[in-house]
Amino acid sequence: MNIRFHVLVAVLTIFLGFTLKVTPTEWLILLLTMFVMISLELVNTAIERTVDLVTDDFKPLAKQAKDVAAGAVLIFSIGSIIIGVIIFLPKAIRFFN
Ligand SMILES: Nc1ncnc2c1ncn2[C@@H]1O[C@H](COP(=O)(O)OP(=O)(O)OP(=O)(O)O)[C@@H](O)[C@H]1O
Repeated sequence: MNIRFHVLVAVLTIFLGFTLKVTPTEWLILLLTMFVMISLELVNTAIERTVDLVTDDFKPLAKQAKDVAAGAVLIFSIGSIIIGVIIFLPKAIRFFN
């Protein structure tokens, strides 16, 4: 996943937020989630670049550093999806009924 994908998801989330009229508290949760997600992706990219700068060889520690950083992004992505479903699903069901 790259940063462009996360920015696209953030733009879609904002569009959905206006369409489904989320509350101010829900906006705060969504904004925090989007900003943390993008920040985490940037930190992941920084770790990848740093590892690549340090070594071109296959090293178990290099693999661990990249995999753990990618794991952090994955875990927060799963959390973000759960938050999105909790906020948007009931509103979407009401919207289409
Ligand atoms: N120097 C290395 N030594 C050992 N394993 C590595 C090394 N570099 C990468 N790997 C392994 O290969 C995987 C892919 O590495 P890569 O640098 O392509 O990361 P990526 O997440 O695909 O990066 P990008 O987001 O730039 O496409 C890593 O998650 C890691 O498991």
